[in-house]
Amino acid sequence: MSLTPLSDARRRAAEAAAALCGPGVDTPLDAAHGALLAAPVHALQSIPHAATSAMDGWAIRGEGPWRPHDEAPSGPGSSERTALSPVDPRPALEDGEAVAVVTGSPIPAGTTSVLRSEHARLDQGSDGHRLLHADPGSEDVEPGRHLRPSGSEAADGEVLLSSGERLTPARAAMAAVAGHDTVLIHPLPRVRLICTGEEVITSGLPGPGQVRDAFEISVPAAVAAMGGRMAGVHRVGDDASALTRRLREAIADGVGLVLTTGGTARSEADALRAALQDLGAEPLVDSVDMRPGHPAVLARVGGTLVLGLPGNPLAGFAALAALGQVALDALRGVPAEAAVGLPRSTSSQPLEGARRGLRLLPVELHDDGVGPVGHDKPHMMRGLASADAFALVPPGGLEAGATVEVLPLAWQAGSTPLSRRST
Ligand SMILES: Nc1nc2c(c(=O)[nH]1)N[C@H]1C(S)=C(S)[C@@H](COP(=O)(O)OP(=O)(O)OC[C@H]3O[C@@H](n4cnc5c(N)ncnc54)[C@H](O)[C@@H]3O)O[C@H]1N2
Ligand code: MOO
Repeated sequence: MSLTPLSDARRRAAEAAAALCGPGVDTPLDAAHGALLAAPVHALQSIPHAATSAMDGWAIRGEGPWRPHDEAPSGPGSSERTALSPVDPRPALEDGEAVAVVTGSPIPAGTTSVLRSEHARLDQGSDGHRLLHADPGSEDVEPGRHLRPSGSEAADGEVLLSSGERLTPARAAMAAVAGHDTVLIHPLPRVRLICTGEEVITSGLPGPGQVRDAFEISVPAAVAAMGGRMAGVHRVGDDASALTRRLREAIADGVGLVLTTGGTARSEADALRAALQDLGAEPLVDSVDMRPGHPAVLARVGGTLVLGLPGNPLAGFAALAALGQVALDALRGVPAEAAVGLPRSTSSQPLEGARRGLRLLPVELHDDGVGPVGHDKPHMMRGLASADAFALVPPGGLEAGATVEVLPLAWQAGSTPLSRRST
């Protein structure tokens, strides 16, 4: 058995995954959410593309009072109720002229400002024609008030979103406003889960010799939080040929990452390594120098990465966080170098190490750093259920106040651990 240091295993995972990440796929905006952009997004024209009004009211030119063109806005300051289209073209204004506008209307050439309807008053001039007046002291007569000049948000051709940025809802809206129907993205990697173990049951109370499945119910949500997209879940029990068949199927389907659970140890009952060998897989990591999770396996077959998660629940999650996340990051377009980087924290209490290898210790975040949560044996889930991260504790452990690398748990992102602690 060759034990790979975790940092090397992460680097191999990142590099292998990065090599499988394509150049980008042109994708409709509504199907691209959450993906990383494979190319910058430019403004296809100036934004706004025409000068527009920011208020309902009157586009005015020069000093008042003003002679209104023949329509009037609705609301205060108006005696008429005329439906105005925000896209009507408007003739240029002469000095002392006004024209009704609504929010977003293109404003006529020559407009000096927009007078809000509630600051405006129309009356009959001495010559019998209507005259528009601004309320005394209204700041709306100052040049430039309530105008949105063409190009004030972006110039034609300006870069609005950079390659590598994640397409959030706000960025998708930005791309749409800039005139795009599609964007070039790295599609979210497709992930398939294959669970082994005849003794594993998926509902109810386990009887003698049985365990309740910890993965089928959780890994799909974890994968979604980690930036992947589930593409099928299978159970193969202890049938080694079924495992090989399902793996072959996933590879033929072009799935980016296959996660298997169980069967990573080296007894005769554990079939994963043999199945990978049958499939002609290129081994990347045979075992990792970490506890728990050391039997984790990583291999590449064609365009698919296979990550074998150990069956012990905490060990499986440790391998998922340690190797699954980095592989998914690189598959979804994060450069390998960035994908392997890990944040650091401070140990708020002494952190006990493992007898051998790096210990992946479930920890919670306190104001003064990370501390253990307990219930952290490889077969347990209770500790991880309240953890914010795994701390990477070297052999020998760490004193309180020491700097420690942490593996964040993607599904914890957005939770508020500090406020949660105080309740
Ligand atoms: N002789 C050795 N035995 C074991 C070794 C070893 O080096 N030599 N390593 C131990 C370590 S460490 C781990 S971790 C596990 C790895 O086990 P496998 O990946 O082969 O998984 P299984 O043997 O199938 O199951 C182990 C354990 O986990 C339970 N399990 C399996 N699947 C699930 C599931 N979906 N949900 C919940 N629990 C599950 C299973 O019932 C077993 O109790 O091997 C050690 N043994
Ligand atoms: O390393 Mo095992 O993964 O202790 O549970």
